[in-house]
Amino acid sequence: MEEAYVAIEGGIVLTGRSRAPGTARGELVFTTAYTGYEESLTDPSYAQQILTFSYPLIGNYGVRDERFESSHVQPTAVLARELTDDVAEWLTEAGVPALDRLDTRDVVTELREEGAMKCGIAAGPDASPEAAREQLEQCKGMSEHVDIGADVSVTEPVRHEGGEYEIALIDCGAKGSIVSSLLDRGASVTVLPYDATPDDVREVDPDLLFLSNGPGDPANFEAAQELVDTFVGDLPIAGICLGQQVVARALGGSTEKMAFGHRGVNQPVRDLDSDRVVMTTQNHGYAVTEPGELDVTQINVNDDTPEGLESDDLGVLTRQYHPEANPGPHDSLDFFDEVLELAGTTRVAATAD
Ligand SMILES: NC(=O)CC[C@H](N)C(=O)O
Repeated sequence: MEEAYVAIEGGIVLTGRSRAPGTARGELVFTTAYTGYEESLTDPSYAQQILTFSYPLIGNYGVRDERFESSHVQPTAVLARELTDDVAEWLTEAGVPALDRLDTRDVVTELREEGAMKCGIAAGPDASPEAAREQLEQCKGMSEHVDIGADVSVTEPVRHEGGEYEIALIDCGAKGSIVSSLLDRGASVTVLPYDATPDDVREVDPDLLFLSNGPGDPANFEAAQELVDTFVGDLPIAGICLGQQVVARALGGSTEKMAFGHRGVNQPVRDLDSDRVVMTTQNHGYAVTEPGELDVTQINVNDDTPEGLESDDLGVLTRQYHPEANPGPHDSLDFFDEVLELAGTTRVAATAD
């Protein structure tokens, strides 16, 4: 058995079995999801992070690219109790180091107690504890990745022809199923780079501006914040996860890093108006602390953090969780119907002029 090593901030070095060789570093995070490993491993929100699966067996229904959320594996490395050969081969081909035979419950307990931690990995024939420690020493904090958007965004506009409503989606690391959820409901979507300018948006002439999910600290997405600042009141605005954080910051709100974040597919969210609770899929390490000009309309049942922000006057609608699911329950897909309704208000206003 080829050994592999995980060096974690604070001095711990764990030993496991190498399932895909290489060295890597990143912020150590986890997911408690028991399915959806293909979707999680291709979600750009995990860029610069090492993903630990707390469910013990990962890969038991193979690897199919129709379930991918982007073109490639996004975390820098993968930890599990047991990875199937299918997943190990996929990660080896992708050049993403992976190891298993770890007590991932211990890892997750440690993360919950200590908060998000930096981590270094060494796996495969040349692996050593020193190599893992060296990676750890070079690991930056999440907020120090100031241009992380450039690693995950399109560089040119990409148009998806669909129905009559036109949506400009700012790609801060968008999951593919956000685009398909909008197309399915009769929108055309133009995906724009994370650093798009107001003129780039005007060229699309959209009915709605949509800020996507994405990796890292929302404070590092200044261009996207400026778009919200420029168009608020003139265009309806929607956002998911990092998108909610960026919108809140642009409208006088604030965000901060959480201890270990919300990480799983069974996060309960209460809608304050209907008092209905839905189960949601989440993976974020920052949260909105002050909503600025927006109203908090949904909260996390576990810790009361804002899960939904809205303003009828400004035409703004955002969610901290992932309504597009993938992986995760489909309880909140109706968010996209509301987004399309909001896009429709632009047409009504234009006809009235
Ligand atoms: N899924 C996401 O969009 C994550 C948002 C942000 N990077 C966070 O960790 O809070």
